[in-house]
Amino acid sequence: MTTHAFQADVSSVLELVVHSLYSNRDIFLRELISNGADALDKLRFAALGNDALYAGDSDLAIRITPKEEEKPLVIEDNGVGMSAEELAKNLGTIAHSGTKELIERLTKEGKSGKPDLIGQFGVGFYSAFLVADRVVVESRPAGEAGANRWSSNGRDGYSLEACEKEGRGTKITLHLKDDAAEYLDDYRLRNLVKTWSDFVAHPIRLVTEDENEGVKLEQINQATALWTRSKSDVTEEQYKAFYQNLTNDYEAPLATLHARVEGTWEFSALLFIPKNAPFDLFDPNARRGLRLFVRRVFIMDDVGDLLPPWLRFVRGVVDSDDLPLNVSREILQDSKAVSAIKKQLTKKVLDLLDDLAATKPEDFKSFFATYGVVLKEGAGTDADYRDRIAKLLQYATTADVGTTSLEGYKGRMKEGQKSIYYLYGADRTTKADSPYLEALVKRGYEVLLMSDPVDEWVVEALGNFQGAPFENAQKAKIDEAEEASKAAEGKLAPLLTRAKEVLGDLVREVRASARLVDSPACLALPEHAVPAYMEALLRANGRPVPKTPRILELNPNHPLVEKLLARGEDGAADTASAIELLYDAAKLAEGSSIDDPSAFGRRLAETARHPYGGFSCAFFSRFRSSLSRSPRSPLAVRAKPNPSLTTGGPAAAATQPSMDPAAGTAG
Ligand SMILES: Nc1ncnc2c1ncn2[C@@H]1O[C@H](COP(=O)(O)OP(=O)(O)OP(=O)(O)O)[C@@H](O)[C@H]1O
Repeated sequence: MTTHAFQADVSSVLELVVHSLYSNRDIFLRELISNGADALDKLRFAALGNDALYAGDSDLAIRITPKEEEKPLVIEDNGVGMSAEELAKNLGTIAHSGTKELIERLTKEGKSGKPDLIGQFGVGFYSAFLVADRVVVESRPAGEAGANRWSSNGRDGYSLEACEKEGRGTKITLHLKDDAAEYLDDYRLRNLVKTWSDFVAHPIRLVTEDENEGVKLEQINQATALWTRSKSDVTEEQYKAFYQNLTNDYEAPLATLHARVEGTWEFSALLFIPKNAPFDLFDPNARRGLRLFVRRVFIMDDVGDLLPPWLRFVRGVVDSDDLPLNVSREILQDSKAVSAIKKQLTKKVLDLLDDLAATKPEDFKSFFATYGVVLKEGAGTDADYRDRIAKLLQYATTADVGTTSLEGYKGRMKEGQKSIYYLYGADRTTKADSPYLEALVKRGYEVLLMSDPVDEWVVEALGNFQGAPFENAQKAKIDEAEEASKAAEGKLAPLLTRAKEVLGDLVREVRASARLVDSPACLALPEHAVPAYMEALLRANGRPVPKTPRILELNPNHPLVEKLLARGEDGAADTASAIELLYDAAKLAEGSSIDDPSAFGRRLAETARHPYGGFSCAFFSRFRSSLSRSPRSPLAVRAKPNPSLTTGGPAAAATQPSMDPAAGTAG
């Protein structure tokens, strides 16, 4: 006999599993049954090419034997079994990457964290220690004569030794804790199997012994794959139990899709959208995909070819009638049947999402908060489904409707409004009354308020929605306003020239504004400026961000601008100082930082004392409020965020770099 320490991660997982994570210890049974069923599936698959593996025993089943006298509960299967190496590897280490980080997080968050997350690591087997203080696993691989015994108390590592075992497969003996004797009760076991494992496609037999009748074997599950049943024969509870078995999720799924497709390519599918995103949603190396069966025979897990990458959060089972049983991952990639299934499934999942949006708006909202950023990825990359995905996108908006779909926006467009306006920026409070919105809002135009790092990229990919082009409010030109600004250009000419002289290369141009109503100045993006998402990408990758000098726009009708104009050549130094202040205020309103906060502070103090009385009223108060809103304000007075303007999900926030569209670029 050899003794071994657990890999460090295993000890931590065991500690967590036993002491804090699973509040419902019943789940140990479904975990062990599910492992047994997987082992039977694997054997059936292996035997397709090597019938001898059955060795005369093709009655694949799981047996549960409660032994009331000595208290162990035995769960055994005649599946593939494990060699000594496999026992050590499978039950002594944790293969999934990221486990360490998760454990640290869960340890910190404790029970209030996400107990469901632990299931994502395939620690199912360790749940045996919820009810047992010693677990013995005897296993004999199919096709081999020797067997091995693994034994552990879940604390001090495990021992491994050769042993005798009749027949192939794995026998797990749970020496139950004193307070877990309930799991020896027939009635309790029957109930648990009915609840959690009724649909396991292999028979689960309860072994009981009676003085009169001797040993009795009784099948206690239906043993027909759930997806092969008709929808009307499956209850919500059964779908939930199936889903939880499949994913180890702690919660019910957010939405379920059960379909049978007939025609050239025939298949059944039972798919789920989990309520919570997996921890590795944005990890390109994560295991993901659906479980593939061919005519009820399990073929493989994590098949990524059955759905596009932007639906990678969907979990479930696909059972094809057309694929060959010996299909490999390589064959799958080029298979016509697989691309036909993928097309159908994608359409069906999108139908499901349309339906969710129409019939359960609250659920859809929560779906979008969790997975919206992944869908947007699809809108940006998958031209085949771009239009359908676009219909599902949700954005914060200036209209008083909370969030909106693009269809909703389009329905509210004013007569004569040609474009869908949007404003991209990280600070929502800046956006709500941003100078960029003034002219648009004055005309009654709604503006989408975007804040996900991918938003602008998606808008560029979409180009338009049902014929209406997207237009960035920071660049937007509004026809009549353009005319008005041309007229104002002549009037303002001396001040525009002066401002350009004062600001030099900090700005590309100074012009009369067509968009401003209440604000004296703003910075506009030149037509071909580097989009904010590109800047964010460069910044996230540590690459230099090209500087894009903005266009300073002055409001010809603002009293301050009029006063500056009226001063002409007089007080040139004061005019220069006022222009610099206007420029800094415009930068803050844009959400950028200002280059020299102390010079700014000095100028502000001087200006407040200055005979330009206009500063003390409208301009000054506007100025103060832009300072308080700007995260980069030297005064750093933060306004309360407006929750109704929130877009993007926790996933987006957790995985994307925070983005300031203009930081480091203006001037
Ligand atoms: N009864 C069994 N027969 C054969 N192999 C088994 C059996 N039980 C467990 N294993 C092996 O041990 C591994 C670890 O099992 P465990 O339940 O901890 O995680 P998992 O089944 O891989 O993941 P998940 O629980 O998420 O499905 C399995 O992947 C399997 O290879």
